[in-house]
Amino acid sequence: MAASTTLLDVQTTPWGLEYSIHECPRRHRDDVAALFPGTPLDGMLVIPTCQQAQMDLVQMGQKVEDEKDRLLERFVEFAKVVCERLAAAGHWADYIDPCSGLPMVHRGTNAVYGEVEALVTLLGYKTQNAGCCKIILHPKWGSSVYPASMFAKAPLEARADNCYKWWPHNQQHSSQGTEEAARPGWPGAGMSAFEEVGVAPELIRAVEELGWTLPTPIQAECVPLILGGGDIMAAAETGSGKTGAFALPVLQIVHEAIRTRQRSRQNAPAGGGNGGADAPPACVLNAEDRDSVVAISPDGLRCQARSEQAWGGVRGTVGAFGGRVYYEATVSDEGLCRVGWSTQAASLDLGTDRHSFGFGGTGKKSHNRSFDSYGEPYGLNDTVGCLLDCQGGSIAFTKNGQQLGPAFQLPQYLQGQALYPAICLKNAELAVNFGATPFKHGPPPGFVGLASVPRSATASWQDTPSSSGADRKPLAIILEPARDLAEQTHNNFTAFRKFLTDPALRNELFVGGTNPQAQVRALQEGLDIVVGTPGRVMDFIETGKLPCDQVKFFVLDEADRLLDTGNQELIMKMFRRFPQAGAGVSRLQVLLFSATLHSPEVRALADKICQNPIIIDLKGKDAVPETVDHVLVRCDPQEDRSWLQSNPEVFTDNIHALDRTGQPNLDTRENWSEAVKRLKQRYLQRIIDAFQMDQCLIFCRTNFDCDNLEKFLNSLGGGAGGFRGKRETGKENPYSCCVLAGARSMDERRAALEAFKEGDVRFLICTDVAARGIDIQGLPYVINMTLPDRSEDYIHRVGRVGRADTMGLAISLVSSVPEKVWYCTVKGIKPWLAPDAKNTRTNEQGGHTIWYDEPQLLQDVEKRLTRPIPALAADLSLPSEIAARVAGTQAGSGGAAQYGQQRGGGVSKDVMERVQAVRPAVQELARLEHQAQTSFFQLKRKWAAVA
Ligand SMILES: Nc1ncnc2c1ncn2[C@@H]1O[C@H](COP(=O)(O)OP(=O)(O)OP(=O)(O)O)[C@@H](O)[C@H]1O
Repeated sequence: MAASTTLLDVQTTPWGLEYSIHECPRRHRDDVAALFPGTPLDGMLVIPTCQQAQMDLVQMGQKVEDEKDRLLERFVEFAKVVCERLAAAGHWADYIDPCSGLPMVHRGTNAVYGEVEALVTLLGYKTQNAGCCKIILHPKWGSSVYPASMFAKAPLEARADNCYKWWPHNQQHSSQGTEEAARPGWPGAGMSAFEEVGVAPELIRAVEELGWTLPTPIQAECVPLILGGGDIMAAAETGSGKTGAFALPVLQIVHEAIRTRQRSRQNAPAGGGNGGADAPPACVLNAEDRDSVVAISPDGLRCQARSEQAWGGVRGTVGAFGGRVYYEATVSDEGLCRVGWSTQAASLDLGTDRHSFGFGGTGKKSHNRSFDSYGEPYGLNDTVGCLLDCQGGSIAFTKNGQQLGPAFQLPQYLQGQALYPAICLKNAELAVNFGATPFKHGPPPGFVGLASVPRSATASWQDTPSSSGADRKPLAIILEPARDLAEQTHNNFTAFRKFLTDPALRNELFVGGTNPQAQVRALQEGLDIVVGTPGRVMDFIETGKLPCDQVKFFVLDEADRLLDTGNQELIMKMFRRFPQAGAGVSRLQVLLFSATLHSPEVRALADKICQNPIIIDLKGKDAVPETVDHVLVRCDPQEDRSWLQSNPEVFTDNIHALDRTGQPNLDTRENWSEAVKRLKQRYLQRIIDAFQMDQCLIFCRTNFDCDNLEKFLNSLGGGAGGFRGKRETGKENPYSCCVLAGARSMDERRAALEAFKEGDVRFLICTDVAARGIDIQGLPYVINMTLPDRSEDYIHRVGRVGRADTMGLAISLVSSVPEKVWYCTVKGIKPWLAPDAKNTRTNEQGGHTIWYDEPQLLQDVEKRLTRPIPALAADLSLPSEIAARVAGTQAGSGGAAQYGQQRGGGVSKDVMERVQAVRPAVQELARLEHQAQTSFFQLKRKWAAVA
């Protein structure tokens, strides 16, 4: 057996190459040193690979030579890419030309690498003497094997993570078989940076159409980890591409899953295996219901796990709940294994819970972690028959045709439930026969092969019945804190999935304020991805319309905001409905995204719903991009008396309706509070004029404030009335505006956002409902009419500008006097419509108001930004330090023309950095390609090492 330290057990790429990673064994050090003279061997990793040949490569003849050439080419393509990735990451790497045994990158030695000896030492493979040389015998493929090796010096701790980055395709979620191998993108096709993180070509095509050339840093980090099956908590600055970071891998995995199901349906014989209408679907080992260490052969009838440390399990695609059923498992390579039956609710570790029953090679039966002696041990070449008697409620086994007697009586809670063939292995291999071909020993009288059980007595993992009758049930649920954000994310999914075909994916928006009929219909027709707000999604789940028994992804976007809005209980309730028993590649993956993930509440939630989440914190606490400039305008009604003017009319919030206000010299809090409300609207108008604003998002505290500001801006525009669509030619009115606030209907909000994005209206007045996630490309300005009462909301509000490396300016109006504002603690009442002596009292006095202290809120924001926010000059020009930085733009604009434009002349800093980082690797790739091509012609030596 293997005598070296194995860092990664044998894995299989989707196109069938096996590889593993090892420390350089002591007995090989001299040979390796001779191969790479001058290269220190500290940290040297050896990466042997094997490909299965169609022919026995010991044979002679042109056909064998042709096949060797084909396998050689495939290896070289693979090795080149891996070495290039390692080099790009700053690591030393090389690979051996299997023809000559010579290194391909670091040349200048005549020493030849012995592949055969290496595989014996590293993996314990056996050899055979073929006369002139020793040849390797692969445990599955015998001498139909083509071995070749790579070497690398990469830090060990980078292995688990970087493996996915180096490797051309993460293999956990890939399906087995030839279709995958034929897929364009790898190996062979030109590499792009999205390919490097594992994104499928169809998705790359879609994002390229959107003008995305390289992944953003958060995408580069998250995509491979999600594709690799991990839970993640990710924080990065606003506008950094978080939506793509989860949407792309979720779409890819969901599509792979659905394609696998479709294929397995297509593979099922028409009308069933035996031609009868009631014949069951064909049963194979389920590539989607397995641990990642288990590899399955393309025909789905053989499984292998090469880990010496971990057990790996897999189930069949068909289970039985009626009749007397039989299947056979034959040990085709020695190791540890258990075979038996389990429900879908069982863990893949057979026999360790109440839902599964196993029989192990050591002669023990296992159920619910209890291992008892049964039958006798079995091993290499033995065939175990697994018997399930659904009528009698019992399970038994045979060994090479000999019955071993009853093993288990099915407990009451499992009667009538479908039990699936289940296998669990450690460093072993098994072949299974469900009865589609003749059995080795055959079932005892009264039992039939699983393939012959009528469909009416079987369940299939892909067609669990649903109340809606849909044959496609949601695999991903994405929650957003606001309807508009959900709609935006839903639209992103639609755009990204454009080229994912055969089958096309289906996604639907589930938000309140919309007609549920569309959602009901989508579910009836079959749905893959749900994007929505918690309330509406939960409504559908609770009424049984939205089945969640196949959910693979639970994504909480803006997770901190979801919790703020009181959804914690609801999220937990929803989470508990998702399949929890899934293991391996079918385990539920939980992804938490936000610009701010630091609250204890988010951490506590993650502890409950994530499994060992990987935390990707690209920015830390202050997640505002450098592309945002922050300025303030101090509003002091005692100094600036323009609030006394009656024209143009301003509209305030009625909070001082009963107070004496509007007095120039009355020194009461109420008078100054009302004055500052009026003054802020005057300032708003001046700012709009000074910056000649074409497009700006204006944040207010409440829905009522939005209504009032809308009235004010509309009155400035000549009293044209509210914006009602393109016909109004909103752009001709310098103050044209519309509102995006919670109190408006979904249709109104949608139309407002659309009009603003299209540039049909200049100002979008909104509450914090638009603070998160809303993506308006190239937005130059945000104005805060009042500061939000929590500094992290400031981060999200200003994050609407400065996105995707575009410059943006955030202007905050800050009162120098206390301002009384509505703060309604009772839902549903609207005291501002009828202010009275009672409801205008403060919260402490039993009313619905508070005194807002903006200077204090400003301090909180500045603390969060770790710098003071400078004020605009008296003429509202930019402060000198900001003006100097954006200098060089149009004269007279004070630099303001820069806002809304890409920083650095259109090429983003991230893009430049990544281009610089990959440049040497691309040059090296070209050089290697040239070397590899010429080596095919020059080198004639055989692949096998001479004995
Ligand atoms: N790889 C990329 N290349 C170019 N543009 C990109 C890329 N990824 C995302 N974008 C663009 O960047 C903008 C911001 O993306 P996105 O809305 O996903 O950001 P976010 O991080 O979710 O922001 P927020 O925290 O505000 O929700 C969008 O306009 C999007 O189209």
